[in-house]
Amino acid sequence: MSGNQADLGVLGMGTMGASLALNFADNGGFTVALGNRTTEKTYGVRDDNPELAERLVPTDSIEHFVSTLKSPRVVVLMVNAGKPVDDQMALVLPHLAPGDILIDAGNADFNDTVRREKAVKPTGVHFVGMGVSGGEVGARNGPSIMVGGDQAVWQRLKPLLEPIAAKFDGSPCVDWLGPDGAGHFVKTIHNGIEYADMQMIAEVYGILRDAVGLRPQEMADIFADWNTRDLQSYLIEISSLVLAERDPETGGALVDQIVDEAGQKGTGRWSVIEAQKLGVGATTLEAAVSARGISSRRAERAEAARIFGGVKTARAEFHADHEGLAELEAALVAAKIIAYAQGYATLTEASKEFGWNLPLGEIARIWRAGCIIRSRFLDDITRAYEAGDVVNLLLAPSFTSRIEGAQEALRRVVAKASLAGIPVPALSAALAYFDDYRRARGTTNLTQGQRDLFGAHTFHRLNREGTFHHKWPQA
Ligand SMILES: NC(=O)C1=CN([C@@H]2O[C@H](COP(=O)(O)OP(=O)(O)OC[C@H]3O[C@@H](n4cnc5c(N)ncnc54)[C@H](OP(=O)(O)O)[C@@H]3O)[C@@H](O)[C@H]2O)C=CC1
Ligand SMILES: O=C(CO)[C@H](O)[C@H](O)COP(=O)(O)O
Repeated sequence: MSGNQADLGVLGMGTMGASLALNFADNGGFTVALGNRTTEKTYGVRDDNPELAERLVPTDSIEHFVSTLKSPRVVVLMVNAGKPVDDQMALVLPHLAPGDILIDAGNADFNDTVRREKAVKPTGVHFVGMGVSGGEVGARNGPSIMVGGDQAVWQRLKPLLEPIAAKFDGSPCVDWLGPDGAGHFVKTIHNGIEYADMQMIAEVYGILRDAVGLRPQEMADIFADWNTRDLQSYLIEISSLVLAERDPETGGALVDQIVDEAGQKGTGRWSVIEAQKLGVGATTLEAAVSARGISSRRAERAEAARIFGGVKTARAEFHADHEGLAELEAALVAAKIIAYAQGYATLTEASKEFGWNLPLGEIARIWRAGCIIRSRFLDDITRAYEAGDVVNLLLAPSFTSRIEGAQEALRRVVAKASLAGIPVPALSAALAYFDDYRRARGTTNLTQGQRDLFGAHTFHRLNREGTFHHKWPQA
């Protein structure tokens, strides 16, 4: 191709970048320049997709990449978070001009996004932090896209992004959510919820495996059944698929051959850090991140199991009959509501703290298709926000009745798991949060007394206004 003909360029031809570039070419009908640190990959992406070859422009240097782009240019970065983004920005920015748009479409710590936008502003190039969810298949066929940055730039990006986004009831799952780092912040919380959801599903799997003794295929069937009701979601669906998969090497269930050490690339941790900074108790997200950390200490866990013993199956009172499964299903529904309430509470606080005015109902709508946490349940969240102000999802009328109906099951499941020594950190974090949240008279009056005793930190009284310090007896 001669120069300046590509509608946009994607820099980063890994799993997500290549898929997104193909999506732009296929569903958007755009001509897409392909760039990558390892430049030969760009030709591979074109050669592996002959049906789209006319609209794919492989390039072998940054200069070549930029020279193929129509002006004003649009460059989509899709590389690993952190230094790779800064490195690629440093390479490409000197070749861009005022009015061009540079998008970081990978996962990013929103603090980095805010810093990068500020740093780029004086050049006249528009920097946009944009969260993309849906994994490889979503990026290729239709992801959910969370856009931040300047709202005026969004108007320019809309015609590029709407055709490639997932569609729910015909409307694209992409929107501008707020300025500077808002898009990446929302994606980070999406991932925090994803972690909690996955962990809670894994905990129920642990109960069915270790306390009930079910085989993977039996559990796959249970998850498939749950996927027809309140729990209908992509994560429940893929749990069933993973459990049903056979291992070509051993002929057994593949899941039984997978090492129980979870990886993590940072988004879950960022979500928890931000929730803590904002004073939100996102305890199910925290439990999920911690559980991945503990899972990676496999040798230590084996030693602890040798010393302390494992699951006390004799004390496990779980059953896979109709009643037992209904109880687990209801417990998972209750815990899921609480996890989403925590994620949404974090979004609500961030919106106030950073003055973003996040469209909370709209966020649930654009998560409805394309993304990893897509589920029927998100419709209820959208409706709750459409119905009026929501202080916390647990207080929204449509959710209070659901949690009322399901909390008893969560309580029984957590109690029985605890007695049997089956770890359910996210389920129990959900229950503890619920119980703490619904208790009008808490216990931090004692904490405040302690703080005032040792540090003169003062306290408030129930019976009159003001700030008080007491002369406590010293220990
Ligand atoms: N995989 C997923 O399900 C999802 C991933 N994401 C996010 O998308 C981004 C890309 O992820 P993914 O495609 O999965 O990752 P991959 O590992 O498949 O690809 C990584 C890409 O980053 C490039 N890269 C890595 N380090 C550097 C560096 N130092 N300098 C320049 N380029 C570098 C690689 O280039 P090279 O080929 O030369 O190594 C490659 O193009 C990440 O931010 C990820 O968190 C977001 C949603 C879903
Ligand atoms: O953003 C994603 C999904 O929404 C990515 O798949 C991300 O890598 C998931 O996080 P982790 O690798 O930490 O499990």
